[in-house]
Amino acid sequence: TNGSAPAVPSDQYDSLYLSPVTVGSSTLHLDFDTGSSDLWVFSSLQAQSSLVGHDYYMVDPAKEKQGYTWKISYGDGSGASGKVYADKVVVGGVTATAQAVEAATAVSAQFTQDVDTDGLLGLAMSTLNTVKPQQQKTFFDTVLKQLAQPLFAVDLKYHAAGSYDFGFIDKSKYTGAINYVNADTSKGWWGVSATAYSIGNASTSATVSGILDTGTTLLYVDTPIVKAYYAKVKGSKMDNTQGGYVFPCSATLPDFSLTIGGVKQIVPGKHINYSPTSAGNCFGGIQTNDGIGFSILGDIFLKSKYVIHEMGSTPRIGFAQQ
Ligand SMILES: CSC[C@H](NC(=O)[C@H](Cc1ccccc1)OC(=O)N1CCC(N)CC1)C(=O)N[C@@H](CC1CCCCC1)[C@@H](O)Cn1ccccc1=O
Repeated sequence: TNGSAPAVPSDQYDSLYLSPVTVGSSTLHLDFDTGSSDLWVFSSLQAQSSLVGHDYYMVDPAKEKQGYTWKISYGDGSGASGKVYADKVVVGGVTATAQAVEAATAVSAQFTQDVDTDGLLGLAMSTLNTVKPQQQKTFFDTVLKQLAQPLFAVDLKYHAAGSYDFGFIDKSKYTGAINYVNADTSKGWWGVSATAYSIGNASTSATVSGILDTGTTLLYVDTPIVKAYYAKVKGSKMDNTQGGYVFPCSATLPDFSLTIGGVKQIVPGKHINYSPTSAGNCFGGIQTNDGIGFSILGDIFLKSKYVIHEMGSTPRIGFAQQ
């Protein structure tokens, strides 16, 4: 089988993308996250006050995996925890009959106040799953054998609805050739490395290793690269109150590219203006990975590409131009 689910921006800045998923008998809007491996949802186990504005999973005690718990915390400090159920999960017509559904008993404030997100669907390797006493499979791992091809493709768009395709490559969603590289899955993520970057039409050799991450809004790379980029943006500065590089909203932003598998993967300058700030300037889509230890190729990087994540005998990542 195969199937496709829409990926709808949660706000006008593409802060995150939400996809409809049927969990048990409810349809929830989940953030598909290739940077983590838990499928967790807002649930009837939470206090009613934290459910306001959310769709949530009505737990069925008969489906509980007795004694199983989960607890996750993310790079931005948000987190959630709860109990585990085995239930039907359907994404774009692809059905997992007994998927581990992690029902929240508690979620951090960021999730309660962000009333669009009803949970996350992790698409990294199942080795990062947080369920105890026994790690559980991601949705992708659960359905892998029934998929026509062992892959999912990510088609996030700039200020528009895109999609996640499972089990097939949709030729209508890209132009030109697909450029494949081996994925480094040794740390549980979809790892890639670049051999150069370019700012405008000036190329510089450098090793940039990082992970593809649909759950991260921006593009985080090494500080020297970030400095070199904003040196080309008149009026840009590091603004600690805003938490990153900002610039005049009227600035012209150069294109940025990373060379992966010998092919320049270009991020149009327009995509690097993430959003206006409360201080009247604009917040950059490229920011420093200080403190993270690797680069994170988030939505700012992904939204100009069609990216195939193939879990064959050798995991591979395919890049094509949208
Ligand atoms: C550089 S890890 C920071 C990253 N979280 C972000 O990117 C959030 C996403 C967001 C946007 C809008 C509302 C709420 C949350 O957005 C910002 O942080 N933004 C956007 C808004 C800007 N003003 C400031 C910068 C992050 O933890 N991702 C994880 C998944 C997230 C968790 C929060 C909810 C959405 C999904 C995850 O894949 C990151 N991961 C990746 C590898 C290992 C561990 C790990 O945990």
